[in-house]
Amino acid sequence: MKQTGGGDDAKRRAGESAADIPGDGDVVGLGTGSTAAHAIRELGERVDAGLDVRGIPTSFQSRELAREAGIPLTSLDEAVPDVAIDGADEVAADGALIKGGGAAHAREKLVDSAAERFVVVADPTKESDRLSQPVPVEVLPDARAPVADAVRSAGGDPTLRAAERKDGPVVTDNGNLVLDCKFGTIDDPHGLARTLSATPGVVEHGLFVDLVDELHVGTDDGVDVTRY
Ligand SMILES: O=C[C@H](O)[C@H](O)[C@H](O)COP(=O)(O)O
Repeated sequence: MKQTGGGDDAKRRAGESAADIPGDGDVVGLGTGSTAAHAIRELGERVDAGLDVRGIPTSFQSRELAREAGIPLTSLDEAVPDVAIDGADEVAADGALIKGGGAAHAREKLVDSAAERFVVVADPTKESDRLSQPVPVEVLPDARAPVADAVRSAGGDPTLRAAERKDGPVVTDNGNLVLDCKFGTIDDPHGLARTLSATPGVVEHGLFVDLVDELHVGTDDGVDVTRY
């Protein structure tokens, strides 16, 4: 069941709690979105205070934020992340996630899955017994129609994500399009993840299964930590 208690304070508490994790010498995957942004800003404060970390951004947004915060950057070509800190759009009881509300899930999955420890930061509104939000699917521009057909065959209802401040679709940091795919309550996230991953033209989908090590949920007066 969906929880109440969202809001920026809860996100901030979660982000700051996760920013406690990296130690000197660590490489940190820097997630995307409003909750991960709190962790990035807090890490920046710690870098100012002498913490020696390098960040691997997961999007244009997190790269810009990390630069502003003064976090030295590196890449997956140079280093393996010790920890990745990232947000989520929905978190199921078993730790399965839906991500991609900001269309950053392809690079997020790359960095988050490469990390030794993947930490999710969220507010209580993201928690759910089972996943039921639309699944963002990043597709090559030429693959929009065939992927939409494949999604329908898998029982989904795809919608091309429209940009808010321009006419036309959202174009991802990788130059692709996003289909938001409604499946209702997802009974078998593993099976759906396999089906989407096997569809030609799908660059990446926002189902993150069996990836999360730790969940930090900011509450009204603290942070609840769950380990998987
Ligand atoms: O593409 C964006 C990401 O997956 C975000 O991590 C996700 O949408 C959560 O963002 P927020 O913390 O702003 O709710």
